[in-house]
Amino acid sequence: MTQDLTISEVRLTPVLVADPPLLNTQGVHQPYTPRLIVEVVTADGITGVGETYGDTKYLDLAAPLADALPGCRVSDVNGLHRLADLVCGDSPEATGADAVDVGGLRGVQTADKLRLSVVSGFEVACLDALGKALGLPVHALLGGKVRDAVDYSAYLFYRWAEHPGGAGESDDWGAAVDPAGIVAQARRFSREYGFASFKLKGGVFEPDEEIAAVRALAEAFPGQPLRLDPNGAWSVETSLRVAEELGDVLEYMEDPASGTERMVQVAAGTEVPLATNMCVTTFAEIPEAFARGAVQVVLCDHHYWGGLRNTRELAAICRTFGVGLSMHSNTHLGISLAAMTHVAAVVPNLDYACDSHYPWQTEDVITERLDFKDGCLAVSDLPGLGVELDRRRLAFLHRRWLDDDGTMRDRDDAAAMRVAEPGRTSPPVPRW
Ligand SMILES: O=C([O-])C(=O)C[C@H](O)[C@@H](O)C(=O)[O-]
Ligand SMILES: [Mg+2]
Repeated sequence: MTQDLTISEVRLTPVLVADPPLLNTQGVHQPYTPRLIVEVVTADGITGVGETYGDTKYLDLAAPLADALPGCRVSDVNGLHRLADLVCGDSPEATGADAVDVGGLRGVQTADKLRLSVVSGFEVACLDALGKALGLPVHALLGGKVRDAVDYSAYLFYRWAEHPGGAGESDDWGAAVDPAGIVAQARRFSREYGFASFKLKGGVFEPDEEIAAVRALAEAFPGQPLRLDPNGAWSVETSLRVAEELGDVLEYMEDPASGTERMVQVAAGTEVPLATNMCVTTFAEIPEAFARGAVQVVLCDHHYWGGLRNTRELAAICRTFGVGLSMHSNTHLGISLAAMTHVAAVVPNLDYACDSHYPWQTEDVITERLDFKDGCLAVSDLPGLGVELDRRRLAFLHRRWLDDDGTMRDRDDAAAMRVAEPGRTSPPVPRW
């Protein structure tokens, strides 16, 4: 039976999702964080879902793309990219090549990067619809899985017990602001999810405190892979000192210093592999970074790289140049986790357990939350992504977005920190 794969409708639903008070070098997560849910509907009535960032600057680019897409086919993903180049233009907030985004966690932000992040949500929705139409899982559309389960790592955060003034939703994780707190958090991740490798989000406290936390993890989990990621908060000298102190226990050090130039200098002085989701987040940034040996591991992220197919292409480039591949994560819901798992399943050289914030997100827009077993997610063989939208939950989280006065609609960890510490300014780079 031939299918009509023409897109007849595109729906964009911004939502606000509960986020715990996780600390990073910029500040603290807001009580709620914005995400955008993308639905594409084919002429045959098949709906595909995707998810991406939901801040205003992303919504500004998503709206014209949603308007232009009806009439295209869900199978024409190359056409989707061409269309985005044509209609998205630059968000008023898209900044020049020297700017760092407001979160300060993503490296240099350009209009190109914003557009690719928007396209990623649409691409995933198209592939979900195409898979459903053909009765094939998304991994089959990407060439077929090379593994049945994808390994994830525990994403440890320094955190407070609750948001300032008790805002937002509460949870029972408690505070983690010292080595004992981080080890307790890691033990719970290991017990409840079976994660066997651990990444600590650093850049929060003085480097010596974070060194002590990683040492405590190494003692609690001997021989298990550990990572530390201060999001570029350290100088070259500090980075080299941390590498010297923790070289025997770190699997890799993630973005110790900010920018390719500093990463080159750090890499020249240590044997500890350097990973990044900050200085290499587009194809244009690869040649210099690889030629100069700035990074030994790239953290792919289909939102950053413009979708699942681009992520696969990134993997091929990394393989060619002998650079390792891991996976980055930002606050996300189950749709993105399903997409991450499909692409991770088809990339032969995914050498490390993937990051995921998912355990920190207790709210979702899918009917059945994805379940980590022994630190892994099983790769779904159901048609499309293998997840189903929960319309009631979607409406609830959208209502929260509608009701918000604008404070939460754009993620700003520094602003959230100022609620706790009025007058606090953004830290200098490098901070230590
Ligand atoms: O460098 C990273 O892995 C990230 O930026 C991931 C997240 O954005 C994390 O830092 C956060 O949400 O605080
Ligand atoms: Mg990182």
